[in-house]
Amino acid sequence: MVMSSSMMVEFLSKSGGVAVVDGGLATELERHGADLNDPLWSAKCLLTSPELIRQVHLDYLEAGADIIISASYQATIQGFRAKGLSQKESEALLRKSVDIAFEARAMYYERCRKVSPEGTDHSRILKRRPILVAASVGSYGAYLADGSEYSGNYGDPVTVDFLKDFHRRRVQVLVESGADLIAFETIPNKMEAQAYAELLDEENINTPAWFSFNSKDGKNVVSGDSMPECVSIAEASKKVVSVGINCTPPRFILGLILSIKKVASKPIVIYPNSGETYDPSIKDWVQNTGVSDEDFVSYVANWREAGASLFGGCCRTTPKTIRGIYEALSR
Ligand code: MET
Ligand SMILES: [Zn+2]
Repeated sequence: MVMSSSMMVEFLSKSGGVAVVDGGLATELERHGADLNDPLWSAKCLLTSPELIRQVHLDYLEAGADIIISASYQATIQGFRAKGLSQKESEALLRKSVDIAFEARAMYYERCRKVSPEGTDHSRILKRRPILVAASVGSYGAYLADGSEYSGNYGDPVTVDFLKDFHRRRVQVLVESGADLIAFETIPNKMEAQAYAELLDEENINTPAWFSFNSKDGKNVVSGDSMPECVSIAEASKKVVSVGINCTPPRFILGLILSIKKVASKPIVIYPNSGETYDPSIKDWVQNTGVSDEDFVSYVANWREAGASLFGGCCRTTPKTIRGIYEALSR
């Protein structure tokens, strides 16, 4: 796909101005029994259960997702090397995350070809349409796996140059894998957004990207950096085709869309988490702290009205959430 700042605008115009993003990948793998208690988190499944990753991608496509995000969120060359894998093996695993998503898309198209023209058997959406594969890039904090992905606090020695070097080869490999889009997700601070923007320019990357930030107060990004300032970095980059919010409780989304709207003209992507609280001390989600799928889905019309264009879910959302979003948008 040719890089153009209007790539996402064109994609959206073919689908009535809105698109559906997938839901939580890691937490869905977990719900299917994968043990992600590991510094590699979901990237561990690239080694242990690639078929399960493919199945979850397929489940999201059949729930109505137009964009699926690869299992590379916490896949880093540094993380694989720490496990004793070679540079070559590490790069192959990054490519594999995108290849698995490509396989799921091909299987999905094949299923669509085999069904009736109405394209649905009620339990599954089987409607042939353009599907994008986004290669996920999680933050340096996600690699550290020490909670800094939700504090955005990397300490003094970490600079923009350090972050660029940390992500450089990984981003190159994901671009070479042929993904349609690079999803820079759960960006916790301004410095990392700046590093991504500079990296895209320095490496002459022609794959379009989206920048998605997370917030825990509904106002700023998790580090406390100003949301409008972070969003402005994405807005100013020619390589960035969409900007928004992920892995943030649904109750904060409306206010954040309105604040993004003030500084961004690019399509806004939002994929909140279920609203549940994660307790790092027990490494688990606290029960009954989130919103129901019905409530989540009931917000979608308001988010759309406020100006968002791409809608999905992050941690602890499921194919059921995505099917609800698909239906809410079709109405
Ligand atoms: N795309 C990633 C996933 O769903 C985002 C994780 S946010 C901590 O696994
Ligand atoms: Zn998440």
